[in-house]
Amino acid sequence: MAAKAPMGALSECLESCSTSQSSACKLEPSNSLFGQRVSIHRICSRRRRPFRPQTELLVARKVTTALQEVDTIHRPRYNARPLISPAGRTENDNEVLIELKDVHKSFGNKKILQGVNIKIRRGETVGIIGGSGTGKSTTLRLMAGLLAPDAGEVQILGQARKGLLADDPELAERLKVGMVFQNGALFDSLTVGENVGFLLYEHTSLPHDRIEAIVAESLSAVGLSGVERLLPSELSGGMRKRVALARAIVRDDVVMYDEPTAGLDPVASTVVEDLIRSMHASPTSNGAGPRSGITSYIVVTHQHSTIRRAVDRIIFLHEGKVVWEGPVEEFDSTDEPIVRQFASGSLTGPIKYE
Ligand SMILES: Nc1ncnc2c1ncn2[C@@H]1O[C@H](COP(=O)(O)OP(=O)(O)OP(=O)(O)O)[C@@H](O)[C@H]1O
Repeated sequence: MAAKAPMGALSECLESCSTSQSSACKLEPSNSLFGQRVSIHRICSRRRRPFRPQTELLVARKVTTALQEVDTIHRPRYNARPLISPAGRTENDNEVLIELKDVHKSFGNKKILQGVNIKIRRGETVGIIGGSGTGKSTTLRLMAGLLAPDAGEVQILGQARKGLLADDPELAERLKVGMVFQNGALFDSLTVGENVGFLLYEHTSLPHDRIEAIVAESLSAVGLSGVERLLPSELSGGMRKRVALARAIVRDDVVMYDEPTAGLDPVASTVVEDLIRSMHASPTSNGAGPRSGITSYIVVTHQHSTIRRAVDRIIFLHEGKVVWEGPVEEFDSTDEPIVRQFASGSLTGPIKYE
């Protein structure tokens, strides 16, 4: 991990970025906070509009969330070889894309994951469910490479990842994994169009009109044509989530959704669930996604509608382990007591709440 730059350097960077758009930033580019700061400055410069130093990226919590998302991202997938052939068949149907092997993870004295084994295959749509605090988001972050396991192994395309995704750029390049956070993690100082095209502005030399066309295509795919110039603060919660989806489809192969429908009303939830489904280029759907880019996705959710509408396979976590996994259709018929209690919402059973 890059060492954090001292706070004095931050003020200096902000000063230089806000007073002169052409000034070169002296900060360590490997430092993600400053890297991000400079990135936004650069995007504003490229877009020839004023950079606003009061950006909410300065709010620490938001910076962390936003950077976690961006840290999973290295290069856009444009011009990359599509994973799904036009005929809808992959070269390696059933290939394991991500595997957790006997993964353990603790925070302080708290043991969260205690020997988790999960395989995500090409083409799969998987839901991770379980009680509150059982480690679902932690599992997602381990798979996305935002966390490293204490013990056990995370394999990407059969190869052990070294630590975080950012520590293993070669693997990150082979399989592009992105994350859509519950709050969308949008940059409030950038327009919707700049948010969606963030990685293309930042990591490619694609001409502006090409990026704008890609952004328009992605926004149209999530039913949000024409909102490019709005700021995220001008959107509803459901629209913000859809913008986050539009950003994910710009370049990722595998997308992790952390509670994508939390806080949405039932109709807005259905819209997002169906969008998640429609973004997926499943091997049998004849490459149905808008770009046929997202080959697999994983959703952490508490919502029954999301489980039933957006995924095909469920993994149930309880007390740090996978206690049940199977197709959605078997969720209602399994006699696994933990799943039964969860599905019925009963207070009696193996799941205990403090
Ligand atoms: N970075 C962290 N530092 C310390 N504790 C953490 C950290 N991340 C998660 N935890 C703790 O680990 C436990 C599991 O968290 P996690 O968010 O993975 O659970 P979850 O199953 O997704 O929960 P929920 O359904 O409530 O969102 C929680 O007790 C949480 O407080």
